[in-house]
Amino acid sequence: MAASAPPPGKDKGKQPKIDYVPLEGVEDLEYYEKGGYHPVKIGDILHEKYRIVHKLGFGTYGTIWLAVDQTSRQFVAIKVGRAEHSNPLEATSIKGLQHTITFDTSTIRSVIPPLLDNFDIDGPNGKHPCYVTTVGGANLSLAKLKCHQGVFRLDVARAMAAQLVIAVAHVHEKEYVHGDVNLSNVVLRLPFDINKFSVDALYEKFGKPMRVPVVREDSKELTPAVPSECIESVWMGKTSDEIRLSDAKIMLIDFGESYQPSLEARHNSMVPRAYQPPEALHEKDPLLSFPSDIWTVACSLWDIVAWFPLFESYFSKETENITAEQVSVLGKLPPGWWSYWGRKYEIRRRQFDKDCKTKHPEEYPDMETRFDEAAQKPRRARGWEAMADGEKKAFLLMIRSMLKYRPEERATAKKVLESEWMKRWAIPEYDKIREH
Ligand SMILES: Nc1ncnc2c1ncn2[C@@H]1O[C@H](COP(=O)(O)OP(=O)(O)OP(=O)(O)O)[C@@H](O)[C@H]1O
Repeated sequence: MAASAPPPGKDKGKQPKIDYVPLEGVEDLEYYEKGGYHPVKIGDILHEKYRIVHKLGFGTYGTIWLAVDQTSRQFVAIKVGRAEHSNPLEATSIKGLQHTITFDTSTIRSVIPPLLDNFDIDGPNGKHPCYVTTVGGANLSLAKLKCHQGVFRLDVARAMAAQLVIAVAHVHEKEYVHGDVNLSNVVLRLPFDINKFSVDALYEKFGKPMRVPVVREDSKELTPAVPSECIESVWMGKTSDEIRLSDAKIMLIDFGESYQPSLEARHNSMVPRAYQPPEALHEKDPLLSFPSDIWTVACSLWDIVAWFPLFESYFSKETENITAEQVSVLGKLPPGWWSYWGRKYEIRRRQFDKDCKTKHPEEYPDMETRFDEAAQKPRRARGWEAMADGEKKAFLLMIRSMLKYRPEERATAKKVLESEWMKRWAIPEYDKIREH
């Protein structure tokens, strides 16, 4: 299962680990092993009809390729999963999300890319599940990272936030939990019709695949498990500074961690530590569900509106520091967690008094200070619109309703859609660009 995927090199039993000359900006070569990635090459034909023409990205569970469907002459995105540890239900999840009663069908098709095809391929590393979907542009995390203090214009952020919550409300209505909502899993829709391009014209506009040779540290010949060259991902996106409202259409991708709480008990949160809900940090055997998604959606909405994350910490991998971030923003933890955290970690005594007041507000600021620093200042510095007081109040109120410590107290995605900020600011902005 995706949720228990070990890092590369850790699941091979007796196979000796091979060291490669490190490469920047491409997938981890150690994943090319039995049970790992498939060594895809430019020009490969998958499933007798998809010709690989470029690379779109990579992640822990697969590599993602731009391909031409030779039958329809359309461009498609293909995720070629790891042979083991890919979620075998990823295709089932996406299929289960295709129909909607509550939401407008074209809106759902726009915010969740439909599954166009799925099949398995066999290779030197095993059998790989492949999913074919719509081609998107940059993921929002990268779009921000490419700018200094990357933020989106306010109208762009509002429209994107509305789409993300609509997508999640639909996923939850279908009784799925996405399980990995963060800005790397939100991509821009392409602001042009890619099918108007020939492959050569596409190469001319966005560059041919950049090939980086793979070399073993011991200079021995490569095994068939690994490709002879890695491909840098194509950049068809825009940086956060460049994105205008008309470009602000997004898709929620990567259902590799998704699950149905009614059919499967999930105990591990696979999102980065700073985005994990408190039940995942404080309970030994938490039962994750829809509210766990809501917590990560709140962190992602913050990232859409602000430059740096809400619970950012230099030591953000540590539970004690993340908890200190959460306490300074949200106040005292529920009693059991509060005393356990205090007993286990010295940071509680160092940073908070017995009434839970921060002793060093410059190190652990409150939510409003964080918002001003992360969302308002970077926009004002660019001469862009920042939130007026009424909007800011409504936005923070919505975020707080999603960040209740107790999962059962968190707002549902549907409730979030009914919040004042969504109704007065975010959805009206999305309506300006929504296709019907
Ligand atoms: N349909 C698509 N169009 C364009 N780019 C895509 C598409 N699907 C995925 N990508 C790119 O590939 C990256 C990895 O995709 P994805 O998140 O599905 O892989 P993963 O292995 O499940 O990743 P993770 O490590 O987050 O679990 C995305 O962040 C995005 O940049």
